[in-house]
Amino acid sequence: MTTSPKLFRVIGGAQNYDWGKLGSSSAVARFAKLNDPETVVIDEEKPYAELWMGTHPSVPTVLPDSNRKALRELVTEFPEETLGPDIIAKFGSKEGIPFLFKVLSIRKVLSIQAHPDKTLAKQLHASDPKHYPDDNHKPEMAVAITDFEAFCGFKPLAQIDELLQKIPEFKELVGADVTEEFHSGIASADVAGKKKLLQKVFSRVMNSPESKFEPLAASIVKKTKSDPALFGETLADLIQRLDAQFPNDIGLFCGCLMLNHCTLKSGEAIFLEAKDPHAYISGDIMECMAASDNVIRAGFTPKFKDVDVLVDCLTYSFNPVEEQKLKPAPFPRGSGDAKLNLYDPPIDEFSVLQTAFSTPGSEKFEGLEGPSLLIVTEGKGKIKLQGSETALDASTGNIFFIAPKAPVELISESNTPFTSYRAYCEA
Ligand SMILES: NNC(=O)[C@@H](O)[C@H](O)[C@H](O)COP(=O)(O)O
Ligand SMILES: [Zn+2]
Repeated sequence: MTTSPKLFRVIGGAQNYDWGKLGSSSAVARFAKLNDPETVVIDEEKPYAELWMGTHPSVPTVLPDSNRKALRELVTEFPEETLGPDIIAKFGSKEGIPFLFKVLSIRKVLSIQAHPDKTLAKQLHASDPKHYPDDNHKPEMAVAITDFEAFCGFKPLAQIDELLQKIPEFKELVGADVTEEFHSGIASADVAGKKKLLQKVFSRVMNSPESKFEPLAASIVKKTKSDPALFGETLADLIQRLDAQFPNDIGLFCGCLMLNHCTLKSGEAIFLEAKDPHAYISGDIMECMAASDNVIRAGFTPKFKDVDVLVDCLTYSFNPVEEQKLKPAPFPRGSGDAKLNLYDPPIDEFSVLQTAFSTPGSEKFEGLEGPSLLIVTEGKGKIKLQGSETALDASTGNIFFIAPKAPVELISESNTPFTSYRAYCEA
């Protein structure tokens, strides 16, 4: 290859984490099979959790050519054409696309987790490369494809205080001393003081031994059945559902009793800064993040838990759920017949554009100032470089790389929905 084409199909890679939906019930499995029918065989017993699209070395995205060349290799070979000089200058790298784009299909709750900022990521990668595979931060955004549930950020402190006051098992785990200090302190302390008090409560929970929290968790689960009103119906149901997945787990305390439980309808989004505690619970989403796989876990998981690092690093901000949501915005650089929703968080590495057709027609986009990866999640249509004769089939599961400054056109040829998501990065 003497240069890199401006628009071409790629094949993403799947991760079979235990929490993924099983077999063809997983959008990840369906998309992977549709995009690579010759090689992908769906195992109906297997969980298909994540479909990765990007140049992160842990799960290569490849070209559908004979030797399945990695997209990372092509980018490294032709950085000017695939990333563009501005992106190379801005991120100081000629080796990879600054974002990682994923489809997640969630059957069971993911780990209670947070992701490091750049400083912490460098330290963790240097000291523990096995658990922290790169040195990058990992702010992320989730856009709901189906109804979606997640824990995101700490509950407002008055809500945590109320639960501490009325659930004796929670109070016992935290200790009467810290419970009292939290109760009397949150009214008057300044924000820094409030965060310190929240960290004390969280630290007591996270550092409690299994021998202490397991019986208390079991007692709480029983109480959600004997006295659901004490928790409220939604919380009582959530505790029972997650206990069924991870019996008597510490996540029942640090997740259910301390983190915001947010539900998103299709098209709604949340954005998580580095060091914000979260855990996705159910549904199918598009997820975009800075190109990293650094996850600091502490509950609802069989994977490596780094409790001390998590307790130390969190932001301890405490905002209501509504403030965690990211509203879609119009996208002025497209014109035509589709509905455009731009999800644009305050992060340099990525934005995500949803293009939704419900009638025949076309949508023309100006070239963007950086690389894009686009996946079709519903229906079928065509994609082409504006002015070109050849239009490529764009069906559910198909993934495309779009080079910087390449003006593309999406074409819908029917009245059935044709939806795609395009992650991109601009200097
Ligand atoms: N919030 N979502 C993410 O960060 C995903 O991109 C990660 O890949 C998931 O956290 C992986 O979850 P587990 O570590 O298997 O529990
Ligand atoms: Zn995460």
